[in-house]
Amino acid sequence: MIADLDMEKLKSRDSREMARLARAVTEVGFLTVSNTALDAERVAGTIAAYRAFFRLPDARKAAVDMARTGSNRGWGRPGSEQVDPQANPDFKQVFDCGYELPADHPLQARGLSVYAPNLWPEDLPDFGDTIRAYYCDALAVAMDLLRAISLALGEAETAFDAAFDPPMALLRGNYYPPRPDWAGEKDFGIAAHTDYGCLTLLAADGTPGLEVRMPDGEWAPVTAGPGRFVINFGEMLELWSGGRIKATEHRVIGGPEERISVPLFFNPAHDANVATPGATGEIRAGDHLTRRFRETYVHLQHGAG
Ligand SMILES: O=C(O)CCC(=O)C(=O)O
Ligand SMILES: [Fe+2]
Repeated sequence: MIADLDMEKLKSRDSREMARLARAVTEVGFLTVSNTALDAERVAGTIAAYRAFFRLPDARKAAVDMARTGSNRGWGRPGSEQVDPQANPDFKQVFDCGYELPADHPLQARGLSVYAPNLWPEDLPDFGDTIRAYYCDALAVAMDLLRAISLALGEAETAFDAAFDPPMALLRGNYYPPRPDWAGEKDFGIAAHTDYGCLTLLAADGTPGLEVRMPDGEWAPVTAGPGRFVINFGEMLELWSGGRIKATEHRVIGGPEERISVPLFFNPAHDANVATPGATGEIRAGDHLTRRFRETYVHLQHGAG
C-alpha cells in the first residue's frame, strides 16, 4: 500500500500522520501527498505550459536542444536519456531546468554544469516565467516535506537545511506519447530506475503510467492528478540516511494515451557530503549527480561535457 498523506497535518506535526510518514519513507519509499501550497489549478497550469512546449514542432524545440550543450538544460528529444543500461533509451521527451545562481554567487566561478544556465523557448513568451515560479514554490514544498521527514525519523527538523543551499534541484517536464507500435520489451517511456538525488516531488496529469517496485517485488501502479503529488526518494538520501530512507525503483511502460508528468528532483548543494554519518570518506553530492547524469543522458555518455 502506498500511503496518501495530508501536508497540512504534517505541517502541524499531527502525530498519527508523522508516524505514517515515517513508515512510508522507510518501508515503501513512495507516498502521495495532497493539501500543499501548490493547488490543483497551479499544477494544471504548469502542466498546460509544458504541453504547449511539447506540441511545438521539433524544428522549434531544436532551438533549445540540450544535446548541443555540455549540460542538461532545455529539450531532450525522444531517445535522449537511457536510465537503464539493459534497456533501450527512453521514448519520452523531456524539458529540464535548474537552479539559477545569482551572478555574484561564489559557486558561479567554478562553472559547474549542475548549475548551468537555463534555456527558454522564444516561441512561448510566458513559458519561462510560469515554470520559474512553479520551480520556486515547489522547492519550498519539497523542503517542508524533508523537514517533516527529518523530524519523523527522530532527527532535528532543520538537519538538512544548510546542505540544500543552493540546491542542485532540477525541474523536468516529461512527455510520454502513446506507447509506439514499434516498441518492444526493451522500450519504455522511462525504464526502471532509482532517482539520483534526495526527494522527488512529482505532479502528473492524472493519466496512469507510473509503476513502483513494491517491497514484495511486484510492480504497483500509482496515479495522481493535479493537487496530489507523488513523493519518492533518491540514491543520495538513501546513502545519507544510512539506508533508512528507501530509494525505490520505478518505471513507465507507457499506454494508449499521452501523459505528462512534472518531477522536481530536490537535490542538495554541490559540496554537500551525502555519505552515511560516521562513514570514512566523503561523497560529494555534485560528484554523484554529475556521474549519474553522464551515465544516463545520451549526449553526455561518451565523455562530452
Ligand atoms: O512520469 C513519471 O511518473 C515518472 C518519471 C520519473 O521517474 C523520472 O522522471 O525520474
Ligand atoms: Fe524517476
